[in-house]
Amino acid sequence: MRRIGVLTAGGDTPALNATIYGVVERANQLGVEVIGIIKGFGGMVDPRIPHLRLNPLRTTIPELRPDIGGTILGASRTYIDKNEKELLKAVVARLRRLGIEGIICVGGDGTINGLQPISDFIPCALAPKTIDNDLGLNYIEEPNDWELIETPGHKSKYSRIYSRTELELADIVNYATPGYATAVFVVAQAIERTRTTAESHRRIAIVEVMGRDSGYIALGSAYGQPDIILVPEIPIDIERLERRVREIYELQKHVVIVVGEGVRDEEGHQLGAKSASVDPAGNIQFTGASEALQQILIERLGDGYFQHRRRHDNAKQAIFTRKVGHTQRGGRPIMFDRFYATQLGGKATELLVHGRNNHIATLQYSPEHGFKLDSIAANKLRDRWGQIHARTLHPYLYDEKKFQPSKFGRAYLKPIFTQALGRDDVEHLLNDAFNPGKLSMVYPSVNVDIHKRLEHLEADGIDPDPI
Ligand SMILES: Nc1ncnc2c1ncn2[C@@H]1O[C@H](COP(=O)(O)OP(=O)(O)OP(=O)(O)O)[C@@H](O)[C@H]1O
Ligand SMILES: O=P(O)(O)OC[C@H]1O[C@](O)(CO)[C@@H](O)[C@@H]1O
Repeated sequence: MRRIGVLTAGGDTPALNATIYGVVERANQLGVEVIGIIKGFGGMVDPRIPHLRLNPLRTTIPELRPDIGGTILGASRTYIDKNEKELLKAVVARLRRLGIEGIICVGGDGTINGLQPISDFIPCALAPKTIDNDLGLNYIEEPNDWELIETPGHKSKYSRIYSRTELELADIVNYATPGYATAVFVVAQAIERTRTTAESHRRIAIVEVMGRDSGYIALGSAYGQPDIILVPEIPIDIERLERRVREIYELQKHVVIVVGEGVRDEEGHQLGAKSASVDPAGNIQFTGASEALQQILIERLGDGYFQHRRRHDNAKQAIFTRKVGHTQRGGRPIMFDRFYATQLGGKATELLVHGRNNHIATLQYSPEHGFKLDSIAANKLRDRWGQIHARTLHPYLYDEKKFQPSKFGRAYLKPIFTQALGRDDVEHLLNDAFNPGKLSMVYPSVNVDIHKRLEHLEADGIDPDPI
């Protein structure tokens, strides 16, 4: 293979540049040229979108730095529908004209579906990323646990009964995805900062974190020591939650609750469903779980609860919500993410060069051997109807009585986070946070420099044939 393409699809993460860096550095060693495809699958669909040589003369361009968040290639949630044959033909023709012999897609579970139609024509490998940590399996047989329930007159629905009630760490397929560790780091900091203000003002703080239907970020938020963690996988038992909130408020005059954005009530309805809409990839955009929970607690506790304790005039003043939001996805990646993203990028390059198609580079962990790189065929993630499901927290990781990670959940988190920060992360903070140069300089966006390197296959209908 002489020339490969790389793209970043789905939501961004802090470790995408690190993955691209790993792809390109390994390609340099193997003598392979790498073309960056701009804006995810969108860059394949729209011929006006340019591309970028990432290693001219087998030297990585200086703008590609593993310690800078986001992606120099840009990302999108644009869709290539496998049934749109003409579009697909045009996409493949365009890639061929670029001389691309294989493609690395950096993405999550959605991206695997996205790369399928292309992989029928050009070999594809996935380098994993997603802050949600929902790419992978709790154990290799998990896809067989899904059932598709067809009810006449209704949309068919998936349901699952876990065939395993207990797990071993080494069973987990793709232990952690690049981006997850940095997101948890940001969330833990947000909780610590929210904590002292809730504590000072005798308030109940509800902190909403990302993750869609997966509670991994909420689980990792335990490093910020919230009093209560609510994950999407376990329907909220409102009675028990109210009891716990009252107990904690009596004891310490404030409560910090973390809520995963996809949390559900006991009927299975998403708390934030009222304002749900979908993004271009068809994913539900979760908003409103924290506000819905706030409303429930306002009604349950009532104004009298706070007035009686002479803390606030009403429950609405006493209970506040905050979303950590996109700060979870942005900024400098911490060492764990930087290191393993780079490794996984390199592994994906090797998969392609060694002739694999539709394979995923994975990060495995075992207590005996620590972390190691591996790979899996994407089809192993499919259920018998061909569907790839986002990985959700297995109940064994969460203690629903305590609203905290279970013993196994804590054991899961420790290998990722015990050495997740490097000395350079601390040094970066020391040197950079209040660098006086920032006061007089505008933000030096990498997009400005990258712009100068962009090349077009077709400009104004004329093919300048840049390759
Ligand atoms: N079934 C599908 N067919 C074709 N394209 C798809 C399909 N599902 C997802 N995609 C495309 O794959 C890309 C990534 O999907 P998605 O936005 O769901 O993110 P992801 O890979 O799961 O990562 P993250 O969850 O971190 O954002 C998007 O461009 C989306 O349009
Ligand atoms: O950036 P957007 O489109 O608002 O997407 C937000 C979603 O993307 C993710 O950050 C990654 O999948 C989710 O945690 C979140 O629900």
